[in-house]
Amino acid sequence: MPVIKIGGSIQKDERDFELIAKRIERYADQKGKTVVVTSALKGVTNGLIEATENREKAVEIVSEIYDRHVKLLSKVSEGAEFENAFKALSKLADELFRIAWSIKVLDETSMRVRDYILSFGERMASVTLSAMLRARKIDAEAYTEPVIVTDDSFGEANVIEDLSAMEARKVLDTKSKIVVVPGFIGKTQTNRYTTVGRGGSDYTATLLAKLLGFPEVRLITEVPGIMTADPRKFSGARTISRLTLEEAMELAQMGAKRLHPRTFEPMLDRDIKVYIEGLYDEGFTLVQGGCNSLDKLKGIAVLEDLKLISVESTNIVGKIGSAARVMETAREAGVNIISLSQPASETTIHIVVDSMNSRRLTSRLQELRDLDSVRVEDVSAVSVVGCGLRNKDLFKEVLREASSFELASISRGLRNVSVTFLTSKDEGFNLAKDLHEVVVKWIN
Ligand SMILES: Nc1ncnc2c1ncn2[C@@H]1O[C@H](COP(=O)(O)OP(=O)(O)O)[C@@H](O)[C@H]1O
Ligand SMILES: N[C@@H](CC(=O)OP(=O)(O)O)C(=O)O
Repeated sequence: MPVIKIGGSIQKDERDFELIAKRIERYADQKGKTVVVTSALKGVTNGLIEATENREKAVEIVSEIYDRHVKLLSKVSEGAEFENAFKALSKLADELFRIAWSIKVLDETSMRVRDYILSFGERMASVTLSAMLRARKIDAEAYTEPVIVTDDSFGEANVIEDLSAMEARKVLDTKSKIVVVPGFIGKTQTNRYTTVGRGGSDYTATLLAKLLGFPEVRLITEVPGIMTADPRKFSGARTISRLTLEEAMELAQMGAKRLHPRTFEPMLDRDIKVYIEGLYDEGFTLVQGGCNSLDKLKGIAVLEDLKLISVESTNIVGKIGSAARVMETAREAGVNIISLSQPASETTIHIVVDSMNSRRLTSRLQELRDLDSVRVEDVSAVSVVGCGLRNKDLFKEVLREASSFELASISRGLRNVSVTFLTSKDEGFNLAKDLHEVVVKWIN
């Protein structure tokens, strides 16, 4: 029994829906249940975020989003299927319009309201997608409420697995063979809508497979699998045919294919196969199992828009708690540390954070006593991923290539299947290009 996830990138128009229907039919279980997890239509989540930020235009924006769903619905369904889905969409839209008006009038939102607004993207998509399937005489129905339970960390909520397992099982009680459920969103124990973070539908799909005991997940998207690099930026990028679980986790963590960083976590203690496959091209990546001697290099990933903050002082040398003080400052500022290091001389503590939040942290660090200086530089992190990095010769080859660039640091990732180089923002792309060539030479 499969979980099939339909990405937002492939939900643009009726031509996409035609292909999606065929793909769902291809994989749907003939006897048992098939769960289809849907993302919001392409661009809808971004549109809803804009509504929460540009509140003066909130009503206009949600009205465009509603019209887009109705227009698509009218192209992919007719008769009773259209009527029923239209009613369901309009009911959701009424609720959405009311909130849009409120935030416009109050000119205020909170993360909780933001998540509530974002939930409509996936909920409306569930209605539209299942109506399209029913119009093709496929036995499907929509589930418009969240199927997972989370805490109340709005914007990046944490899943509560045992409660989610109970909630997810309700999906199996539906009458139809195929049930279309919203990805990305959850609800708290007091029934407030939450979201699990951008790209979260991939995570919903693998999590449901774990919670429901389904052995297979198909993440259907616009690219033919996870590729050696982002194909939009690297013209020589190729599809990776197989990734081990640790390789996939490292790539997801670094943002490859804009996967949610937790996408592969549910596979850790379960035997689940995950396929990432293209809707338009037949290519795919299979994620399964661990490293073996055939696994060499698989891909690169680049994180841009980072700041390297170097805290320098002779006063921190040999003082227990110096690093803790820096970390504590980051915690107080609510800033996530992406990477950290300190030379054995202990004279500097380097931390890497997202550019967006860096000012909040640097100003607090500058207020700390005893520090000589707090330097800030624009950097990129370029990672190479592959089990082959455990092999000395391959690792040396990667290091040799990287050594022609000025590197601020080198660090190893999960079970040594990745290596990350920190370099200046200006050098990032060239370093990535050169390392990508090494990867393509060794990919099998
Ligand atoms: N290593 C990679 N392999 C494939 N795609 C990648 C990679 N890195 C970045 N991407 C980008 O991810 C995009 C697909 O992600 P996304 O738009 O979130 O898909 P979906 O909406 O189907 O989940 C592609 O358009 C591609 O540009
Ligand atoms: N719609 C959400 C969740 C998601 O997973 O979307 P997509 O499948 O398009 O990456 C987002 O844009 O973040």
